[in-house]
Amino acid sequence: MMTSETRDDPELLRISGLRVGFGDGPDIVDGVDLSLAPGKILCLVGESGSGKSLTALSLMKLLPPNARLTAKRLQFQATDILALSEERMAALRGDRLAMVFQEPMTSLNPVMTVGEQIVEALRQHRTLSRAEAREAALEMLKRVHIPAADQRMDAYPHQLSGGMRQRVMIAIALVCRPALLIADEPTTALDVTIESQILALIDELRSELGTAVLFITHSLAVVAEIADEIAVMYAGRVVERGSRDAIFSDPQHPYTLSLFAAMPRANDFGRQLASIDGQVPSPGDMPEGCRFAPRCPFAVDCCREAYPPLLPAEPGHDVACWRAPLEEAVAKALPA
Ligand SMILES: Nc1ncnc2c1ncn2[C@@H]1O[C@H](COP(=O)(O)OP(=O)(O)OP(=O)(O)O)[C@@H](O)[C@H]1O
Repeated sequence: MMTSETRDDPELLRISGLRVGFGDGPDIVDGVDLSLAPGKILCLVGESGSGKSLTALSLMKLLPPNARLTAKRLQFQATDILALSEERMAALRGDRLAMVFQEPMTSLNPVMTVGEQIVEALRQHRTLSRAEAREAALEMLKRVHIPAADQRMDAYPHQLSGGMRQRVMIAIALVCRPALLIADEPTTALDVTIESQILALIDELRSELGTAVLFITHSLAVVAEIADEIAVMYAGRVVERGSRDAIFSDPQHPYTLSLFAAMPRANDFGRQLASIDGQVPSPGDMPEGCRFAPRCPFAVDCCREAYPPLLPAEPGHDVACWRAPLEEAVAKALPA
């Protein structure tokens, strides 16, 4: 039953207090809060091991069997994902909620033609004749700009390039017109030109079909091309979030600044943070206060004592840093 809260909620996706751990180990995703409006692209960015994929897999309820998933809220449209049975979840996956992964070869069936695989994805959720489904599959293959799509319907995955396989995966994911596409590093295995084409395709399909996208990446260069909204993750938590413009024009968290330093056109703050010493702390050995404090050139005593909550630095731009805004701290740290 819809509550007034869900009926009036303009958000497509609302995650709060998401935690994921394994067995009786520590929480690796440790209290993530995110939201996404219909038709928007939210980029989840952070380095390897920060918990991005586990966040995405939680939404699909595709975590490994020994995983422990809890949340205050895990809501997609009017649906409470946490409360869904596996049967209802299976009906949702590939229909209203779809996902593409980094390496299409592991997701595609090597002994089925790409056309059959799109047809199968469609017929799992829609009652259509074979001929109708084949026609819709062909239309989808054209939509993702596969050249000579009618011939490629009968091709096997190994006969296609990496970029074409990723286009096929996107066709499979979008054939039922999901409200949300989760894309987990879908372009990481591709070269830069093909990556750009796939990003443009995702953006185009989002406009045409109105699909929102949760896009996972470790690259701010990718984020720059595609994001409406950005959430930066570090060691299992969101440390900064806001619109792309807010974060690109005024990044506040030192970890975000260090990510900018890795970009070709780093800003001045970024250059100062280009090589941050140390490692991401491991889940069983998290520091007491801010998780970035041991690597942060701006850390002060309170950073080592208590974890800073995500607070608005300006409307719609939240930062988990005791020292934000950082201009003063950065100015002090810069050589005279
Ligand atoms: N099945 C598992 N059992 C135990 N720990 C796991 C398991 N799967 C993932 N982890 C732990 O969770 C951490 C975070 O994983 P996750 O894949 O979400 O990170 P990520 O930010 O997506 O990084 P990447 O870009 O490498 O995928 C991993 O570094 C690993 O320590």
